[in-house]
Amino acid sequence: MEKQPKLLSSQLLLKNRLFEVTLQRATLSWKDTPAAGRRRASGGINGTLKVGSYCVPVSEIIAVRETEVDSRTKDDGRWQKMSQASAGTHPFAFTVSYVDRGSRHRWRCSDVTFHCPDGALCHQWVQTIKEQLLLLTNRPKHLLVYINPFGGKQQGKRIYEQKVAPLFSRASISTDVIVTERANHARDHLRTDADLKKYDGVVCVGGDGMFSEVIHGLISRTQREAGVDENCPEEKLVPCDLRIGIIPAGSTDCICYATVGVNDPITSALHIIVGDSQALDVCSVHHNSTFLRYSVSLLGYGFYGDVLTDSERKRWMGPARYDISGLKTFLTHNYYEGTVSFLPNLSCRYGRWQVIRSKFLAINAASMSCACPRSPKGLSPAAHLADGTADLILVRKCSRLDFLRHLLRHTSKDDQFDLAFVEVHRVRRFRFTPKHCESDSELDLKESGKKLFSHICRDHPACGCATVNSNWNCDGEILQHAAIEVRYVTNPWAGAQISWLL
Ligand SMILES: Nc1ncnc2c1ncn2[C@@H]1O[C@H](COP(=O)(O)OP(=O)(O)OP(=O)(O)O)[C@@H](O)[C@H]1O
Ligand SMILES: CCCCCCCCCCCCC/C=C/[C@@H](O)[C@H](CO)NC(=O)CCCCC
Ligand SMILES: [Ca+2]
Repeated sequence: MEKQPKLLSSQLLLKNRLFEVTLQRATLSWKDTPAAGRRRASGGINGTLKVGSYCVPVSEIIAVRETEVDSRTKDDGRWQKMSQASAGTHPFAFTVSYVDRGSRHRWRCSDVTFHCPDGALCHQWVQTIKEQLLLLTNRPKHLLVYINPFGGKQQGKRIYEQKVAPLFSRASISTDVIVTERANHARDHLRTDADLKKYDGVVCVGGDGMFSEVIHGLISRTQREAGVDENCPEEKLVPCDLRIGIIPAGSTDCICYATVGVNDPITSALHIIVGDSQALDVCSVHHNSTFLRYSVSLLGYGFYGDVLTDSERKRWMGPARYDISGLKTFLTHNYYEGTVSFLPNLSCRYGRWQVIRSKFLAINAASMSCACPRSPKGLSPAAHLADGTADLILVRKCSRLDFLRHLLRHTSKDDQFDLAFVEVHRVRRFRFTPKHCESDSELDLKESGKKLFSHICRDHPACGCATVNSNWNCDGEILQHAAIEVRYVTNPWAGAQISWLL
């Protein structure tokens, strides 16, 4: 194998100890030199290499800068006293900020400062690392940031200003920040006003609802500019070329958690800075020929629809509203009759629709796992992020105790589907018609065909029967119609992202 030349290799001081520092094969590494004399305890970053030896891929370097040196220097956040000898022999220094991968998907930004014997060498190190960073073309330079000051525990602004903005600034990312003043502010701004050509991506600081606003703004704008009719369920969506990042500051943060593995603002900021990406499935929800919404996480009727409807009245409680409404909904134990039809994700090209008519406690379509702090493995642990399908989970009418067993399994290792009243189908499309609509539709179809059915449903937004219907929970927003048709679209975004999403 051809040996790659070292870009740079020098003996530099780190915390008063001499290290062999090397930049080679897109990796910065440093290890104790024999001259260092003593052996270090085992330790390392980004996976320990060996005793006293460390490495960071250039792709995980956040920034590099020349550092002022006096006889004291700040390293690892603490003031270190440099020996007079070190300050004298190595009076120049540079600091590298890099991603420190912690446990359970949590990332932190760490600094390491190397001291050089002369200014030219120090400058050469900084320049060479900067040149390497410039080769990374997937990193954003200009971002449009929307902050929801009222999401979750109402900490969005503080989280952004204290935890995220300093990291963006260290990574030389410029930002235009908009603190939203009303619901749908971000959506409307993206849909019509924002000058999107200026940005490499859009970041939302908030929960799943803010992410939903951003995707609606971007998808709608892209379709309008491309002349695609969103009301037509058969239309192919045109990909959006802007990436979306989420800084979690909501109540559930399921889209962030299910893609990044943790709901931590610093981790997400670092994923955004290094330009990580993850494709996501988007589905479009229609009622007859009217577009309702897009969804990327959960479409839930019955239990999750009722939890959401009740919890919206308790927004003032913050994230705790879901626990109170969850308990109330569980005790109410409503079930709903209707027909679910779905197109299974079979390998054959022309799948056959399957139809299930039953009484359901919950109908959940999970486009992704929907993992969140409440349920670390999620509603459907094996659901894929970008495969053009969702897991359709049907929970039939059962006793309260059985339903509780099912719910509790979301929080443990036990299989929530291994119960007689629960079934899961991987689907590419599905429809739901509540019983009330169904009888209308059967009548209508017999009498005057499809057109009349559309007319009746449109005149009765909740399909005419508030008492026997639940609502659809669509990524945390309530849908106005119970009878819906859902289509999964494989990755309408060209360059989809992790934390940068879609
Ligand atoms: N300035 C604002 N005032 C009122 N509502 C807002 C404002 N900005 C955004 N919203 C709306 O607030 C709702 C909730 O926001 P968000 O998703 O950020 O938090 P959450 O509901 O607490 O979290 P999650 O969606 O993770 O459960 C969204 O529907 C969004 O449209
Ligand atoms: C009696 C004990 C029962 C314990 C059961 C725990 C089960 C938790 C499963 C959590 C599933 C979350 C699905 C995510 C949905 C999001 O798109 C949506 C918007 O943020 N959140 C909710 O609707 C909020 C939904 C909150 C539900 C509790
Ligand atoms: Ca999927």
